[in-house]
Amino acid sequence: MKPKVYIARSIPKQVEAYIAEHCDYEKWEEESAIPREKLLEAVRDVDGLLTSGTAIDQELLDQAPRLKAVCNASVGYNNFDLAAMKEKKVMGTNTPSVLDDTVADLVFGLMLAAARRIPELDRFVKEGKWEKGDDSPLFGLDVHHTTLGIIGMGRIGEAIVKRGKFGFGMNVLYNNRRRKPQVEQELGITYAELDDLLKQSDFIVLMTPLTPQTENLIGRDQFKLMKNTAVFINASRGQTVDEDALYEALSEGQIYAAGLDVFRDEPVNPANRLLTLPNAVTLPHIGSATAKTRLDMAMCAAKNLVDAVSGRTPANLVEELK
Ligand SMILES: NC(=O)C1=CN([C@@H]2O[C@H](COP(=O)(O)OP(=O)(O)OC[C@H]3O[C@@H](n4cnc5c(N)ncnc54)[C@H](OP(=O)(O)O)[C@@H]3O)[C@@H](O)[C@H]2O)C=CC1
Ligand SMILES: O=CC(=O)O
Repeated sequence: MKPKVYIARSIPKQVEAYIAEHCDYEKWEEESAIPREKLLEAVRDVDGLLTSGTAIDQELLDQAPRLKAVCNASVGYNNFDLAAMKEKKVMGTNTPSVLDDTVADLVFGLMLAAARRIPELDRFVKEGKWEKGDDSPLFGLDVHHTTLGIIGMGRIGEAIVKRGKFGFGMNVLYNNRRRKPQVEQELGITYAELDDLLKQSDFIVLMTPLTPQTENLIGRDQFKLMKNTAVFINASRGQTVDEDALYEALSEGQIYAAGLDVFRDEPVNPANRLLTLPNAVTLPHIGSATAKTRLDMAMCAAKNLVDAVSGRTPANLVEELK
């Protein structure tokens, strides 16, 4: 008998076909996200679950006595209650590496858009405001040959460094809990304590996972340390930043601009004050959102799922559950 799995998010046809070869399955057929009560019902008699972002907590695990594995189609796994999964011996997997370049491209898109005011000036042109004469009110900031500070120098961080150093001639500082001497040497980057990185960088990119240690990592005290010409980019998770403090920093000119791919509440509340600011470039969590990369991520998650429910160790078991 084949193992039984549930696919709780939309995936490309060829990925579904791969799962069908190896498993019996049911899936959430609708475009909207699966409601919690439907998910709790769906996991009652399955061996594996393919998802992303859904809370995998005690309540869900208690409903799923057969569950062996939850496979995220994302690299972040802050939706996992790791302690509860460990206790119930449920494997958890993610999709590292396949999205690094795509996310790094988007981070550079945000840096350029915020520094050169691209969305604001796009609106300016379309609203018919472009007139002959002094164009100094349209000036922005250079990206090239400035200092880039990356907080969270992991796989995606390294892909950002390559663009910054070799494409834009940037000096790169980084902060991690553990130093990476080999990466420092290979890529020519410099370790900095967090406060020093915040003081010295022209562009600050937050790229850590969301963990109890990184929740609200950047708040009022940290924005105060930044240059008033600094551009702040968050492509990690919204909960790593105090959004009220960010609003104050942007509206009071403590920093120059921000590029945000992520928010504390997603989809972002249309009443969020950050959306009113011309110097905040805002995106709907699209770091990895190209057709090719999303296919690669879904296939990676599917392979993890099939391996896990077939008695093999999946390639991308998350560190804390090994
Ligand atoms: N916007 C989007 O669409 C996307 C967002 N992401 C987010 O990016 C995150 C990073 O992905 P990825 O690069 O693959 O992950 P990695 O695990 O490769 O890198 C994360 C890095 O963060 C460092 N880190 C962890 N905790 C801290 C801390 N408290 N302070 C400083 N550094 C810390 C880790 O090093 P050390 O442990 O030594 O500190 C590690 O080097 C994901 O977890 C996800 O949240 C990912 C993909 C797309
Ligand atoms: O946010 C996206 C991810 O892959 O993590």
